[in-house]
Amino acid sequence: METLRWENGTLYFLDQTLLPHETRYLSLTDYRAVIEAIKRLAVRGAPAIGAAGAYAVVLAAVAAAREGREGFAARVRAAAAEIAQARPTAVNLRWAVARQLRVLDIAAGEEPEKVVARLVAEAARICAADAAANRAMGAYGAALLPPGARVLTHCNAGALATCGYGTALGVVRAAHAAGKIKMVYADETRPLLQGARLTVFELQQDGIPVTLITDGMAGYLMAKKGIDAVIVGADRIAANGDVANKIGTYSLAVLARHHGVPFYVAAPLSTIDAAASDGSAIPIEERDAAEVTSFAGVAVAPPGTRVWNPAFDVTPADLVSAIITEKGVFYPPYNFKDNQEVLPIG
Ligand SMILES: CSC[C@H]1O[C@H](OP(=O)(O)O)[C@H](O)[C@@H]1O
Repeated sequence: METLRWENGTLYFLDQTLLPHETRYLSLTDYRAVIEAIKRLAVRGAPAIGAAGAYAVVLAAVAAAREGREGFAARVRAAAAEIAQARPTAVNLRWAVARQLRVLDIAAGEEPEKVVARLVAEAARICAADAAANRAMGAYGAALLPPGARVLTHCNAGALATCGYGTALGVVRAAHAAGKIKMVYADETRPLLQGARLTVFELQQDGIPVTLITDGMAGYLMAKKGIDAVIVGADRIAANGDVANKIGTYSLAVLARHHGVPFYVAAPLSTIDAAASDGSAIPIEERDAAEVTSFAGVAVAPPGTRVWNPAFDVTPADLVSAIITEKGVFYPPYNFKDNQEVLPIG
């Protein structure tokens, strides 16, 4: 199942707000519609958001080209600035937009149609590299798991969150292919239920054993049944290894440390923000109260309930057993500032 596809000037992607009960592809030709789709999590997951952002810049360039050569680059830059702000935490969005702006710089002075073609090629490279990175990450991560592994994951860091195969679920897929997975426990992941709706859906589609739990069950699961590893994705990793990921990740890391369970983060280098010295520099998106006062869209809390709804939290690097990337596994103490592989973002 493809998360997103570019075809004849149109960006198609699965509307993830409708999964698992409805499979519907959106077809977008306006970059502003892509921004809205990112904001409402129709497309979501750090690498997938980056890829969508890269194609949104293409759509902006197509529109800018229609207005002629004069002021073309300025119009694309203005749109790119809007696109980069669609969601603040996943650094992949800013990173992908920065990659497209670099193409714009390189192509300065070329006919707009040629620039558009270059931007399409760069967006395709971003997607292909992401899918390849996930398979490399999967192999590195699978090697860390014991035979008969019972794994706990949070939110959805699967194919739906990327350009294919997944990050945390990429490790699960590779380990399953090696016959190493006994069970995957998936946190439902309130408030938007990416675990219940998307991770369970993906793993069932692939015939990988999965058990759904509520977020509050994670500690008792470790105490009662035993877990061999917690594996999660990431939205932004600071230079010191602090990890921003879906809200509830930090709690899992504390529980894992208490129970002596390895806590692994699987993420491509495009999720590392070397300019953020530590987690305090990572912007945490706060979302609408209605997401918390309702369950699957049905109001549960009294009207007017006061809410705090951070969509992410930050796990300190000292609780992260290893960071699995396409370039290998990193162990503490983390220092990505000096890692030449880490891609700088504009
Ligand atoms: C492979 S990155 C997935 C990452 O993104 C999710 O957030 P959201 O669903 O709000 O886009 C979550 O933090 C996942 O770990």
